[in-house]
Amino acid sequence: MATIMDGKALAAEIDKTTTVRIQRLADQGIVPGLVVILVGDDPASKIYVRNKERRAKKMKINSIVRNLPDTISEADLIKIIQTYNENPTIHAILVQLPLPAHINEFNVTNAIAPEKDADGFHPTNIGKLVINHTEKTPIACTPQGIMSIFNAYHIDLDGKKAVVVGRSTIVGKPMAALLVNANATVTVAHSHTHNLSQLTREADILVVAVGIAKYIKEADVKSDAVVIDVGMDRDVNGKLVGDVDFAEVERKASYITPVPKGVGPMTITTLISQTVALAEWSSEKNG
Ligand SMILES: NC(=O)C1=CN([C@@H]2O[C@H](COP(=O)(O)OP(=O)(O)OC[C@H]3O[C@@H](n4cnc5c(N)ncnc54)[C@H](OP(=O)(O)O)[C@@H]3O)[C@@H](O)[C@H]2O)C=CC1
Ligand SMILES: Nc1nc(=O)c2c([nH]1)NC[C@@H]1CN(c3ccc(C(=O)N[C@@H](CCC(=O)O)C(=O)O)cc3)C=[N+]21
Ligand SMILES: [Mg+2]
Repeated sequence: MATIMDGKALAAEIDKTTTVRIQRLADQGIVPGLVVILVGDDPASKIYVRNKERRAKKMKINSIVRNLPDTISEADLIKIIQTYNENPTIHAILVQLPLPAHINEFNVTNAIAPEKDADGFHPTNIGKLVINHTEKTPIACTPQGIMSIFNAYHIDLDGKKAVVVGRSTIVGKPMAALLVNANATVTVAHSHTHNLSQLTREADILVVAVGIAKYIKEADVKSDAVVIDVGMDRDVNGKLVGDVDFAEVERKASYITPVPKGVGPMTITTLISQTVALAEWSSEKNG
């Protein structure tokens, strides 16, 4: 049976360090400010917003949620982002994805000041990640949180075969870049991939972010693989489950993340720690 990687416990551990950093900023009269912009009502976004509000309150960062109607125009959304770019009490801006179809994701993420980019989705920050020049650079929270899991469980990535299923801007692509930077040999699969199961069965490290409940079965996984489940899906009974069939794959993997309490809490911990980092970098720059 696989070792279950406890994202919730690890998140609590990292939050302790972040709390010390928040206190150090408070001594300088700085409260890290995060604004979360939610357009429309994506279910996974709602879980995320609810949980991160709870965590932000507990850790005494100033978190504001801006709920906007899904009829808002792209131009109006960008204007709102610009007001936060100019607001010195706001250190981090996060626009929940996906956005409604009439709004262009690129134009929106490009409008966020790179030095206030909580998610690391601005083209400048993604470019730095791909180039592997990431000093003082925000990085996508979910993949970054997954790297912290690998680190905490001493998972060696060097020279390993890693397969990432999914190529979104939020998860798949930045995950692949981080794994390449960590010297893994990386394959990215998506909906056009042929013989997916054959590919995933080769993976020493398997990261799944497709958004289909229990999609990855025991037969799709190599014995003793390390399996990371990013999915936030509902099963037929409406219960929160991942993209991996946990009961099956747990028997074959060496390590596995559960859903809930795996990747999700680590995404939030990384967002909070990155918000604090953006506030720290800004205070260094402003003297
Ligand atoms: N735990 C956490 O912190 C987070 C969880 N999530 C969850 O993770 C999941 C994925 O999210 P996200 O990356 O935003 O999703 P997207 O819908 O943006 O991307 C899904 C990806 O999966 C690929 N895909 C879809 N069907 C298949 C298939 N049958 N075989 C292979 N690949 C397929 C798509 O391919 P193509 O590009 O060709 O369409 C796409 O690249 C969701 O459940 C989401 O809620 C997301 C972010 C954070
Ligand atoms: N710009 C942007 N950045 C994101 O990072 C982003 C996004 N948009 N849109 C939506 C997805 C989804 N996402 C989640 C993060 C944590 C949990 C989470 O807290 N999960 C708990 C759920 C526990 C529960 O409440 O049941 C867990 O897995 O234990 C869920 C979902 C981030 N996303
Ligand atoms: Mg999408």
